[in-house]
Amino acid sequence: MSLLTVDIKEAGYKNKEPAISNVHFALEQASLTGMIGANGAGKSTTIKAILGELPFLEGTIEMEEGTAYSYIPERPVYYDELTLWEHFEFVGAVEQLGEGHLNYARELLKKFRLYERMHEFPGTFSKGMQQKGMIALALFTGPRLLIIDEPFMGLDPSSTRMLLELLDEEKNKGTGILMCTHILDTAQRICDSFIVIERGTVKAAGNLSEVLTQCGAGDGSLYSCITTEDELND
Ligand SMILES: Nc1ncnc2c1ncn2[C@@H]1O[C@H](COP(=O)(O)OP(=O)(O)OP(=O)(O)O)[C@@H](O)[C@H]1O
Repeated sequence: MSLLTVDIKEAGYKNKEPAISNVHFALEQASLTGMIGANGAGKSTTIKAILGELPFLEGTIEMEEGTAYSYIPERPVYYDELTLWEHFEFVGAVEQLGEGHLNYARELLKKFRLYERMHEFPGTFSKGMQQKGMIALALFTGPRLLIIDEPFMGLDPSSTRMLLELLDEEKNKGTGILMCTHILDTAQRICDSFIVIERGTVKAAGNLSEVLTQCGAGDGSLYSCITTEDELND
């Protein structure tokens, strides 16, 4: 059985008004899948469906039994009344994580240059710092499935490199990663497989050459797989 099996017939924000339809794919362990598509194509909605956050879903989302997952949202979300480190302590207490996880959290914070600031409130951080805090929070729990919505937004070059290294480390640990991104050159370089979403459904799926063939992208670039809403309407 796959780590995650997504079989969505229809799903959306209002009953019987689907924002996405016929989205079927599976995610394996130790793999990185890039979900790409134009603004409004349905990527975040697909993630919300997986997380069980949509009011309307016809279909099934199956996770391998006992799969611990983490989600890194597109926009950082923190509790106003907790310092960054208190977030780790809180999640650690709720998830009953041992000291090893908190030590890994400290290591991640050092890597992201947040260690000196960890007793401050994340609301006072820059956007990139908030994003890095979210990444560290998602990783320190030791997820087997990682779902990430646009992780590179706001990260400086060294943090971007750090994140790429961490994604690689996660994959080597066996984590299955589903990542939405518009940074297609990076996606093309690091992802094992791709799901191209267009107008709420899967336009192409598979490894790079399969997806490029399915999209008719003769130039070998994922950019040619993405058609914007304006272009579709022309
Ligand atoms: N909270 C919401 N309520 C109603 N409709 C929504 C909501 N969020 C998104 N939608 C609609 O669902 C469709 C898909 O949007 P979605 O956010 O999934 O796109 P996306 O591919 O993630 O785009 P982007 O690249 O801009 O993040 C759009 O038509 C959008 O207007």
